[in-house]
Amino acid sequence: MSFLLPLLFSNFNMAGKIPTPVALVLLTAIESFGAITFLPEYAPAKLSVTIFYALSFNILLWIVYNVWIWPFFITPLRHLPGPKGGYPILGHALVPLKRPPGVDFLRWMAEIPNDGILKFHAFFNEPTLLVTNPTAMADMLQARPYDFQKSENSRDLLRIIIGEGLLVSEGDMHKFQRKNLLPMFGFRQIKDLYPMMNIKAETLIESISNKLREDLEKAKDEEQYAGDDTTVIEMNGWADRSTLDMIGVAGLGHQFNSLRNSDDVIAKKYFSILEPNPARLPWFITILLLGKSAVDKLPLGLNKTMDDAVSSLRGSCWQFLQDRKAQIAKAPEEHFDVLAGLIKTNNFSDDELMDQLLTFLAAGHETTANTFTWVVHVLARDPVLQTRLRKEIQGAMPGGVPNGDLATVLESLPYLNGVINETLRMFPVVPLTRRTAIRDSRIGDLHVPKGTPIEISIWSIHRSPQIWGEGADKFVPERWIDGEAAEDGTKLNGHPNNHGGTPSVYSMLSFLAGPRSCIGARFARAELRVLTAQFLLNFEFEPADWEEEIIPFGIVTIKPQNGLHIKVKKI
Ligand code: HEM
Repeated sequence: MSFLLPLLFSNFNMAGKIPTPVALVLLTAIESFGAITFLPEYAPAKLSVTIFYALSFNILLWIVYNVWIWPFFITPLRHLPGPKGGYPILGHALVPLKRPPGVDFLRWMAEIPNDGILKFHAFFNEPTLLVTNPTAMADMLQARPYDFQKSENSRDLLRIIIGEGLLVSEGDMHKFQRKNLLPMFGFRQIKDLYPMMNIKAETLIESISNKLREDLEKAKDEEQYAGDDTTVIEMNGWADRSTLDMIGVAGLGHQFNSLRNSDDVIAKKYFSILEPNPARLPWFITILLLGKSAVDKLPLGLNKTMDDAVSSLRGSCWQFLQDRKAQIAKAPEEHFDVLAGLIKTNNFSDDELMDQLLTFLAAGHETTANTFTWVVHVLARDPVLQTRLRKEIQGAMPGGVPNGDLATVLESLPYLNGVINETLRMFPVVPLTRRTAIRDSRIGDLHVPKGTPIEISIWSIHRSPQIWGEGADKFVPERWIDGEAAEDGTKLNGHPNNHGGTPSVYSMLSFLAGPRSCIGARFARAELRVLTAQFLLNFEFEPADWEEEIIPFGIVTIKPQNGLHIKVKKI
């Protein structure tokens, strides 16, 4: 029988055409028939026992072939350089989960000579690619973006809440959605949103100032006043509420008013689904591993609980959508938010509009909130930089009033843009994303077989000395400023640049690149400028505990593991 094995095993590999169960049954049938016909004296008396032995043997062979033979000796990717070692069955599968994210990838990139692609073994030793240089990245993200898609299981997970929105859709559906959405995120549209963002940033300042005043009064009442007019706040929570309010108004035309502690129904239902909960995490992970349809078949009470929660959220969104449509029909010229723009195209059904609405909510607030939190973290620990940036902003906004149009003023400030870009580089809140080749394709000259998983470690690319030079691990806002440096290295009179001193835009991937890049990048940058400017104009701040180690943590987006506690003082 052994001559049959290569024939069938060529289809057993992960990019095979015949489904594995079909191939296994076929092989078992042929072997059982062969044993009974040609070797009756050796075959067990009962046919069922023969089939059982043959099937067990084939399954074992299938495992050995897929886990040890194919990944190491047969895959066309076997000659690529990669790390040695790894666990027997897990390979290096746990590396992407390490914190800070991408430390091992960064080490491999530095230590293993490569031409832009490394290979490592993931779960069951599955050969997985790691893209390590901007040229290979451009090829994959810009030249052939639709050959490399998010995996079906990760899309299943996202689909639970955001349906077939822009983040999940692929191929022609993605092209259609993106084409319709892009005009709403244009240069002009974002410029017009600055004043609204500024109002929300002022609400943030007012809310923190109120808390500061209350804390000081309470301390005085309790005779615990330290005399320094400071209080400690947890920054990430405040940042989260601010960006939720901003995306609410600008994205959905909806006042969440979370900074003013309103109990908004949509926000409440949305957050209750994502609430960290010991029972839900394994559920989400199982979907990631097996896919939603497989998990739906398991007898789990959580399947129904989650379905009900999502239906309830979508019910509230549907009602909200009907109200918005009625308002827009009455006075179309009065509504400028992204959702209104989409409604006015008449190209989307109610379900599709709800998918996009929930996509903005999911993709558009925690990412910016976490980035702003990292900005505050960096500035809290560098008082000199904090003072320099504050002076720059005070110069451009004396008494809090901009010297001209707010967008133009903030976009031209070298240190403001330098600090934000450098934070996006050193703390990319989406540190890792994955793709799978959905057809035979290539990256550069490398043939990439269908089914190959690919890791894009944004964190490692951003900290690679091969790409960013020797000071890659240092926070240097000046790399984002063109112009002569003074003796102390500062570039106070320079101009912002968007390349950070590297020759390729694919070196900076905080928002990814190409047709699948973040559609909200310009929107997020505007929010970050406004929030940072207002925060610096109104508060001096430092870490609540200088000794505390701040660890980046999170599954999809990263933020400080235990929150960011800072001591603030009103200016
Ligand atoms: C600092 C803030 C932000 C960061 C770092 C960020 C980062 C990213 C990244 C890395 C991706 C690609 C994900 C992948 O394909 O694996 C992405 C996609 C996306 N982002 Fe953002 N994002 C931010 C803010 C926003 C905002 C404010 C919005 C909405 C207004 C938004 C909406 C989206 C959408 C809809 C996509 C999917 C785009 C597509 O596939 O065509 N993001 N973002």
